[in-house]
Amino acid sequence: MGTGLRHGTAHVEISGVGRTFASRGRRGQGDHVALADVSLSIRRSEFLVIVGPSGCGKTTLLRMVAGLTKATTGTITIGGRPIEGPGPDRSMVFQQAALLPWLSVTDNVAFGLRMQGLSVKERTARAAELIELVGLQGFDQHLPRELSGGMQQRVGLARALAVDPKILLMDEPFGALDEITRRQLQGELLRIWAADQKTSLFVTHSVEEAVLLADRVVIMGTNPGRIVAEIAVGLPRPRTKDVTQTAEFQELRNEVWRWLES
Ligand SMILES: Nc1ncnc2c1ncn2[C@@H]1O[C@H](COP(=O)(O)OP(=O)(O)OP(=O)(O)O)[C@@H](O)[C@H]1O
Repeated sequence: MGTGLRHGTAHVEISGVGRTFASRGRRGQGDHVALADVSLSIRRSEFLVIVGPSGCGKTTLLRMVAGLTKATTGTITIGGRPIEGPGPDRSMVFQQAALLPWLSVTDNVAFGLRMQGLSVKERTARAAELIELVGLQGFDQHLPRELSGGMQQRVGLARALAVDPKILLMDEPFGALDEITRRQLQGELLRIWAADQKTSLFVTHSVEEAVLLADRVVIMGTNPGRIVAEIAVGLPRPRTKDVTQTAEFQELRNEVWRWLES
């Protein structure tokens, strides 16, 4: 890319991670174990999707990889280095895009680039590249409130990708969108991911979405939050939404459901 940002990807190693939350003085209840002994290796360029019931600790795990929450036990390393907090090697996309309302699309996308020492010209050029990548050309000077929810999520994705992170963390990024927009954005994400294959950790409640996007689906359970199964998704890449019509896709989807309902 023109700006010279090229950070590549990295693997993530989660070893024996647990997270306990203090029970805020509720009488008769001990500390709450949100996650217990979670171990997971995410390969370089792997697209890993976590599914599981509400409260099984998906967001907590993602926030720990982001460096926003500390593990109570265990370790997480990125490219072999322990996490010490948030860093430019990781970008996160949230369910709500959380854009800065007073900034244009361009300035929202370019926001994280200030820290990287790029000139205004380079930042604007990089933002324009990303705006095009997510299909928002022509909207660069719009404010977030002038965009639909789907468009705002596109901006959130562009902002996350702009800094060229090694790891992309996505916490139900399409969870608040209507079904049609959601399907559209799933297709877009497949296309965008294929371009430089960032190591990705994606959380969703949707089994279809999980199988469509993943190289591997990790299924979590509750009480305590833990991994109950892993399913390799060998569907061919580059992948499009058409794959959902295949018998192989249906079989994988049924397998994930069997684990979720067992
Ligand atoms: N800051 C916190 N303080 C206390 N408890 C917390 C905190 N964050 C999470 N928890 C608890 O940890 C458990 C896991 O929460 P988490 O949000 O990670 O689950 P989740 O699988 O992402 O849920 P959902 O699918 O509903 O978003 C829940 O029981 C939650 O109440």
